[in-house]
Amino acid sequence: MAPTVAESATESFDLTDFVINQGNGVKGLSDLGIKSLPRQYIQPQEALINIIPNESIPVIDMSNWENDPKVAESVCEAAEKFGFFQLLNHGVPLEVLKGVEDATHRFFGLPAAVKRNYSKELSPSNSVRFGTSFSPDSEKALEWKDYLSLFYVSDDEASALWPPECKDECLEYMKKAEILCRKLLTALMERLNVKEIDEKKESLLMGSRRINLNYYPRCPNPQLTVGVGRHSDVSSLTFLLQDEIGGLYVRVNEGKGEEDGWVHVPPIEGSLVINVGDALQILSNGRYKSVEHCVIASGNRNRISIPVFVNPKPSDVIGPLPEVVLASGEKPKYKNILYSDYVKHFFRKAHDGKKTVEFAEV
Ligand SMILES: CC(C)(COP(=O)(O)OP(=O)(O)OC[C@H]1O[C@@H](n2cnc3c(N)ncnc32)[C@H](O)[C@@H]1OP(=O)(O)O)[C@@H](O)C(=O)NCCC(=O)NCCSC(=O)/C=C/c1ccc(O)cc1
Ligand SMILES: O=C(O)CCC(=O)C(=O)O
Ligand SMILES: [Fe+2]
Repeated sequence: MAPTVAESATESFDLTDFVINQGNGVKGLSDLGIKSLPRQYIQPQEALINIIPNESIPVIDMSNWENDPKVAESVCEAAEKFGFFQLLNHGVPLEVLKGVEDATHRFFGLPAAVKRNYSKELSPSNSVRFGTSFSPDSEKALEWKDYLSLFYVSDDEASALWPPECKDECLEYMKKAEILCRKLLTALMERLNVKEIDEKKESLLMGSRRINLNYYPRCPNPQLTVGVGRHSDVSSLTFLLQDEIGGLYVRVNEGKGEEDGWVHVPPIEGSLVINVGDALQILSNGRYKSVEHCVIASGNRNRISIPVFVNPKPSDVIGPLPEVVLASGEKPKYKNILYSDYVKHFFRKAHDGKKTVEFAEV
């Protein structure tokens, strides 16, 4: 019979063993048909959110990118004001998006015993990791999400080590997103008086990539938990593909004197959601802002999302770019910091809103 809260509270059902050690994930719990949320997933009330219904993040059509400078301008404005926007006609082919969505369902549909081989303990490489929640060892309450995280080292490594059920589709999506990324970063940098993305800047802005496949199964008490808690990404830019279910919320008006709250990012077929991450906030000395976001759980549908995180190289030292501080006389708000130290700091703690960036503040 499916376990209930009462049973898990009396430890007759070893949740950690089932979810983590056996590789069933929260998908396994959901598939059992549990009728109530195990207590380990009940989030404190403060994690739940004030939703503002009538606001939204910008939706930008890129069809005229080459001919109309206003398109790039609206991207830069959205990156400054919201840190989040949706793009239409972004150049990543719809078949590529469909391919990686299908591949995500294929991967999570595998038996637990197969997915488990990619867990932290058994994975043949640090760059391939199947897991659940975000940082289960440091979280007071777990998050209702399973994931496969793939760090790109080379085509050869990906071919050899990424799961065969999804590797080609992931590589294809990552590569197409990279073309779009270069366009956006070129425009964002021009606005900061960075005229050329030379080799050094290319490394700082887009020297490494990670693709995550996120799976948020149907949840018995969605309002008591979260899919992903409040956080900002540690990337330069994130390119997120979400399916048609919805549930991603972005923080708006923080410290602006207007109602501080969360707006929904409605799924738009064929679109991509772009957001600024902490690395770009630091490199731009706060001109572009990484913004808090979170995902609620769904009571009736299984949701997937697929972010590509474009980041500095782990071995890069990041800090405000000279064009932004030296040339303009602006004071640096952030120290120089080794990017892999920054990322390790992020991964070692539970999600905590925008606190990661304090690690780099002067
Ligand atoms: C520091 C890294 C991540 C790993 O270095 P490593 O030398 O291979 O070390 P480890 O594999 O031992 O990982 C260090 C710690 O990070 C943790 N970790 C290693 N990948 C992971 C992993 N995908 N997941 C969650 N823990 C991990 C890992 O558990 C470990 O914690 P601990 O064992 O407790 O010391 C290194 O690859 C690196 O510097 N990467 C830079 C590029 C990069 O990955 N940037 C992050 C972009 S991801 C992003 O912006 C947002 C991600 C995100 C993800 C989930 C969310 O819910 C929300 C947001
Ligand atoms: O699932 C989503 O829509 C967003 C996921 C997210 O924020 C992340 O993986 O960093
Ligand atoms: Fe995120």
